[in-house]
Amino acid sequence: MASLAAARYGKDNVRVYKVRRDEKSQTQTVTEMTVCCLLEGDIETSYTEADNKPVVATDTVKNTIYILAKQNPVDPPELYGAILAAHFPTKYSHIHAAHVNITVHRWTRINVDGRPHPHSFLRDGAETRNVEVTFRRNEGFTISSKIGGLLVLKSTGSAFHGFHRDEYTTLKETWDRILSTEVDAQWTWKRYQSIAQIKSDAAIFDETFEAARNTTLKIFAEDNSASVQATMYKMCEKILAETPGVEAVEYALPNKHYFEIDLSWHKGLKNTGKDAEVYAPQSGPNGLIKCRVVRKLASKL
Ligand SMILES: O=c1[nH]c(=O)c2[nH]c(=O)[nH]c2[nH]1
Repeated sequence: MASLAAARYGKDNVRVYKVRRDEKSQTQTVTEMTVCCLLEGDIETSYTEADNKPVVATDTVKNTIYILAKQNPVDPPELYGAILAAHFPTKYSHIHAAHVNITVHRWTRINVDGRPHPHSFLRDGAETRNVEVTFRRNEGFTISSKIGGLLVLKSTGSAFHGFHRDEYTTLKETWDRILSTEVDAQWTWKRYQSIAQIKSDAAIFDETFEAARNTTLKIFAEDNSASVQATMYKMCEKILAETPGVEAVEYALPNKHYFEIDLSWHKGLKNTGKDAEVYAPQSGPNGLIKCRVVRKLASKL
């Protein structure tokens, strides 16, 4: 006997572009995003009995993504995601929850002769701003915001020594190494109960994204890193301290290794230790270090 344990469905990879034209300043502003929207509810019979009656077609989900982007602001993505997620359980009584994932792609205004151009933009990096919003009827909104794909490297100011050693260990200790990672940082907000509350926090979502990005870059650059673990924990602590509305911060950092190359076989060429200049960047395997940091519960004493 089989039983459906979990089910959700919807449209993924919906690409949306929106332009806002400010007539007064003759300036246009653009947003490009990729949206995934999945629904949950009383949809079991569509799987178990081939009954399509409860199925709001994924094509309808796609149409709704476009229509709500036309009728509402798409910035900040936390607000648009919440409006989209709330739509489905509000409109369809048999849909109880919606899960929305949004990836916002960079379009940064071009400066021409030192002046911001009114309608031209460049893709200055693969970094994205992401949000995940779940709306459940009777439970409200769970929102998390994320920086994805922010590639960084420091050429010194990073060490890794004192780690556990046994008969499986070959790694040498180092007091000076290259540190490079692609930052994936996510922060989860306190639960919201209404769109109105989310609307009133709209500016906070943007400010927090900028602050979290700055904190990540500043600590990455300035920390005399003992390890990826120790450096990322400092980032989490600072974001939690700076943003009262955030309940948890998570980082996932790949350790993108750069190996020294021993060239001493060629005429005694010195290229290791303090003489290392030419390195071999590695595609894989790579370390992957993750953590989730929450606020310490107040002591009961
Ligand atoms: O910062 C690091 N953390 C590790 O856990 C680890 N493991 C390793 O081989 N190199 C590193 N570097």
